[in-house]
Amino acid sequence: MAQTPRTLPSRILLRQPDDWHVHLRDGAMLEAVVADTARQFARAIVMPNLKPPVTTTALGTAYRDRIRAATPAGVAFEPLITLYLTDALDPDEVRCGVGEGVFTAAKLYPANATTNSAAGVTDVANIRGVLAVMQDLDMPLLIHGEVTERHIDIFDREAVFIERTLIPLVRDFPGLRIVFEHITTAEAAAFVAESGPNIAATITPHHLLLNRNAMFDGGIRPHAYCLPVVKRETHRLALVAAATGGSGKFFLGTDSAPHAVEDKESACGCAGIYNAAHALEAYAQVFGAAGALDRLQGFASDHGPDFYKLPRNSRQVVLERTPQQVPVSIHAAGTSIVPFLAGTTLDWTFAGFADQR
Ligand SMILES: NC(=O)N[C@@H](CC(=O)O)C(=O)O
Ligand SMILES: [Zn+2]
Ligand SMILES: [Zn+2]
Repeated sequence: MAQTPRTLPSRILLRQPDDWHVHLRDGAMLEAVVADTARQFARAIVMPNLKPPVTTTALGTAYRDRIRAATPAGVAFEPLITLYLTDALDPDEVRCGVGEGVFTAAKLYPANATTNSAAGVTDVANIRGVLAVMQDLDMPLLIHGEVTERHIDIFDREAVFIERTLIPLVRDFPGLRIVFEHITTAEAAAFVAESGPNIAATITPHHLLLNRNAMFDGGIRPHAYCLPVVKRETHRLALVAAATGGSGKFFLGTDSAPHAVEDKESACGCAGIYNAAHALEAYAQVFGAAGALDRLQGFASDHGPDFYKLPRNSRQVVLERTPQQVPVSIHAAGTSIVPFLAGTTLDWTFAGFADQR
């Protein structure tokens, strides 16, 4: 049953969460956005779709150093680096990068599925050697799960990917740990729920809060456009049920993906939604509306580290039920970013660490 606003607590304490899917970019954009993620999250799985992509241990090490250098002094934040898979990747690169402690996971982008994925994998058959090594090393595979054929309806590309690619992949590599990233459909939620314990999924705040009407609300709304594209309301409800249902297979991954305003508000606008500045508050909004605030910690802070076989964080953060308005725009990298839920009011405000109050 839905909780009425009156029964919501005035503050909640939560084990500090991690973000298991984020784009921090590079250069001036990295400098502008990393503080937003580092403020709320102890660790983050950082996506490798840079230009050029993170395809070697040396590139991964250098990127990790740049993220650390851009993180505000005194903020404890650990970027977890991921390897960008390509058709040509040498399995030894995986062994080396994991051996040196650089890569936490590897990312499969079907070629041309999304932003900066042109160098991605054209056919899973091309990376079977790499997947076998990952399975041996118990290294998680992170997947942008959409087929790329242009004749397949964009709203169906995730569900078709499950049938055509994911089911055979899971069958061929039964021991491989897989995170189905940023799931958007009832089919994906059901697939993960019904799979073995080595299959999990991240869910974004925007896929929990928006349905596809948001992209066409009185006109075309580029800031509600991301990939996989938001789906119809029945799918949103299935995602809310998965996130708030208490299963350890579903956990927080914001997919915060900053793009300069001029790249979004364009005749061919980029895919990606920037939610890092208010991510935890946005998730709290969802869990509050579902009467499931008692399950927010599992989703945000426990299930992710358990799946990745990393320790849970020990510090606690505080969310206060104080309304806050999301800015209409954030200055960044000599331009601006329009954040998720720009100009709207959230019920919750992130209020820092419990031990600093
Ligand atoms: N989600 C998005 O719409 N965009 C991401 C890429 C991705 O996660 O697919 C980006 O890098 O901008
Ligand atoms: Zn993606
Ligand atoms: Zn992403």
